[in-house]
Amino acid sequence: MLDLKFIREHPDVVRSAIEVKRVELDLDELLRVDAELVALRQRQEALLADRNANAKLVPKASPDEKAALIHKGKDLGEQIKANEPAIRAHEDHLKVLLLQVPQIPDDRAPIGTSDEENVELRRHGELPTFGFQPKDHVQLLEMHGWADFERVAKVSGSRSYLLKGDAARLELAVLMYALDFLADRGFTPLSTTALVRPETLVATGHFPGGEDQVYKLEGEELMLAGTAEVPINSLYAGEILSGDDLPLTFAGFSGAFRSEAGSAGRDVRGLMRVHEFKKVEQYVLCKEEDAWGWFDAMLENAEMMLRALGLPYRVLANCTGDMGRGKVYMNDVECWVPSEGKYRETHSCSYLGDWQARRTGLRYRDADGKVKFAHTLNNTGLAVPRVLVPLLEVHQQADGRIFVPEALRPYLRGREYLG
Ligand SMILES: Nc1ncnc2c1ncn2[C@@H]1O[C@H](COS(=O)(=O)NC(=O)[C@@H](N)CO)[C@@H](O)[C@H]1O
Repeated sequence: MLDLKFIREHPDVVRSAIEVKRVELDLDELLRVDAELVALRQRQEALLADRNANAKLVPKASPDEKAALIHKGKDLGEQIKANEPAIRAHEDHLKVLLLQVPQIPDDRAPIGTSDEENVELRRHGELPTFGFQPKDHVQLLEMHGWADFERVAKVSGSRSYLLKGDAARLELAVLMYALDFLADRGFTPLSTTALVRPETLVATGHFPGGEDQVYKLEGEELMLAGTAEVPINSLYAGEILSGDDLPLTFAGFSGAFRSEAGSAGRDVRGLMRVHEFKKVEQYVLCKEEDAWGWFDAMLENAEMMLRALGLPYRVLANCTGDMGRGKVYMNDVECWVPSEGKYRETHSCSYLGDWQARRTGLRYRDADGKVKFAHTLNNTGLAVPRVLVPLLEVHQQADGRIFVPEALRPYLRGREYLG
């Protein structure tokens, strides 16, 4: 959500954001509803003032004047009452429209319509060369008996997965590594829910617009979040925090559920794109002046973890058409997947300004007592099973064993190889 005052004073800036982010919104309709609501409220205030002034005259009035004043007071009261439905309807309509207004993208964001126009910023890590025919991650899992896609499909349908033995341990090792790595950098570890109320999805900006991505429980006011960003972002909803309590930084572990509506046919094999996965999420709630520093810190956290895991990666600046409605700026991190011969997304680092905080009611009182909206940011820590795809493929040996990066060995009883 943007400040209505900003929208009124900078309609062209907002119009441009609507255009470059390809958002369906008629800003003129919003401005019209807003202007009508201002006029309705002004008329209502005038009527209320008249009624109050009129009421003050009654006690001092002569008997015959009194009757006329009381009649006038009743008439004013009826006019006031008659205006209320229109005022409420305009307020509701304006709220719906305001929730659709996109955040203004940073000047550094490339202008573009789809992920093809994301701009590579940097790469890191030599691409692996194999003295043997490398296998893809599904072949590696199956040769070790580490997965059972057929059986789990009987249980859970398509885009499901199950890991066995060392692969199950590897998944948990990656999550624990991410949680410890971030905790060592001051992020508070959280093990949190995925079951959330709908308003938490409006608060992050997933709704309106992303309803088809989210599983809803039949007959319940609960849904399954696709990322721990959702529950974490609403933990302090509606509160006014002390500036001294900021920044709040969380490493949030949770299950993550996604319908993947619209992804038919993409990544249907293996671990890349599943309905239920697990992720350690980086989330920061801070003051405006600290926000860009946290964006850089969270991106660096992801890069340092990938370097420790020995995964070649690249960082992209997401274009305006790919970053989503609420973002000021966004960088994806993609890891090299040998079997595909290309980099695939494993992280998304986003800065949302106060756009989420306005929707969520996240405010703080700063040093001079002024109440301000917080700024929020998030980035993937490590998400499994997707990051296991590059991890297994890049570290596979000729005999199919998987080399275990130093960073993960403490979580795998010191093992140097799996399989
Ligand atoms: N369907 C899926 N299956 C497996 N992994 C997924 C799926 N969807 C997303 N992920 C993983 O989760 C990461 C973050 O997802 S995201 O939508 O891009 N971004 C977020 O959720 C943000 N909260 C930052 O984590 C992705 O980069 C990817 O590694």
